[in-house]
Amino acid sequence: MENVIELHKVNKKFKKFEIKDFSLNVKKGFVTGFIGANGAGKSTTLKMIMNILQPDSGEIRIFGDSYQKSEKTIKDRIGIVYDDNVFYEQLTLKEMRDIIAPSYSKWDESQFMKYIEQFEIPLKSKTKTFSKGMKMKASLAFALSHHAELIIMDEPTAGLDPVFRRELLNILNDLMQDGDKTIFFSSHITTDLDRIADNISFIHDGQHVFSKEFDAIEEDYALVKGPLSSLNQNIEQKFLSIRKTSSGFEGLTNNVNHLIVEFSNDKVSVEKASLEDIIYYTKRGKKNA
Ligand SMILES: Nc1ncnc2c1ncn2[C@@H]1O[C@H](COP(=O)(O)OP(=O)(O)OP(=O)(O)O)[C@@H](O)[C@H]1O
Repeated sequence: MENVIELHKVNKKFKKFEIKDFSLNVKKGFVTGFIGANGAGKSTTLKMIMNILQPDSGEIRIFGDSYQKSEKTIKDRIGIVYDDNVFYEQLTLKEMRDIIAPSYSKWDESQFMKYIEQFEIPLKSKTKTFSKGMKMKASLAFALSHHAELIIMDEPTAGLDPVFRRELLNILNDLMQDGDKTIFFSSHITTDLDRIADNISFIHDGQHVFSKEFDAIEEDYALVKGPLSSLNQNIEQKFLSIRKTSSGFEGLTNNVNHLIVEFSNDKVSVEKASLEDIIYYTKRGKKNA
């Protein structure tokens, strides 16, 4: 299987945070969602994939190539949707288009105009007058108008109303129909990922936790619930995180088949863990109750 994005043992250290030995492969032809709690390192990782930030060590290959060798040709093939403000505030969208379009070898003006009309964003107003959602739509119009093979998005659905979020997911779905495109995007809105992602990569505290096919997550991860009387120290150790209340416990495991045989009574229930459960309990860790 061809990988469009490959990170190998990537490290990036800030004063109070670091990405540690981060390795990741993003497969061609699929939608991969990138999840993690606030501050887990999603934007930092995406910035390195986009070459906005450079790693301290490790290797990043995009389309099998490196930015050091082929920055221009790689960027020509990527559509970037970024949550920070990427527009010069004093310029109109039309003026931004005049700057951005010539940098892409396959710029498609009619496609761009189609999105501008569909997204109902004004071409002749200064971008400083745009709302967060309008900026996101404009950023999306640029990303989708130069026949990019790889679309990378940092929180594309944040700040969008439910109507446009749904519309965006439909656009991305349509885009995937030709089979050659790859989408890698971070999101907090896990229901959006339910709708569109084939694969999920999970980052926690700067470290890669897993990359799995969406459907395979539930083979390993589960929420186990039951009375406190079912627990002992040995069993508790085997949970990634466990929350106890007076009425019972609820815990996350990433090895459900192994864990469940530890329980000798039938008062324990096993439920599918949602992406939100996985992010929540992984962040929570081993702290008590
Ligand atoms: N340029 C920087 N200098 C110092 N620290 C930084 C810098 N950029 C990010 N950080 C820190 O790195 C950590 C990870 O930030 P990052 O934006 O990558 O997380 P995230 O997973 O995208 O979070 P969110 O979901 O809140 O956007 C944070 O603690 C942040 O303060």
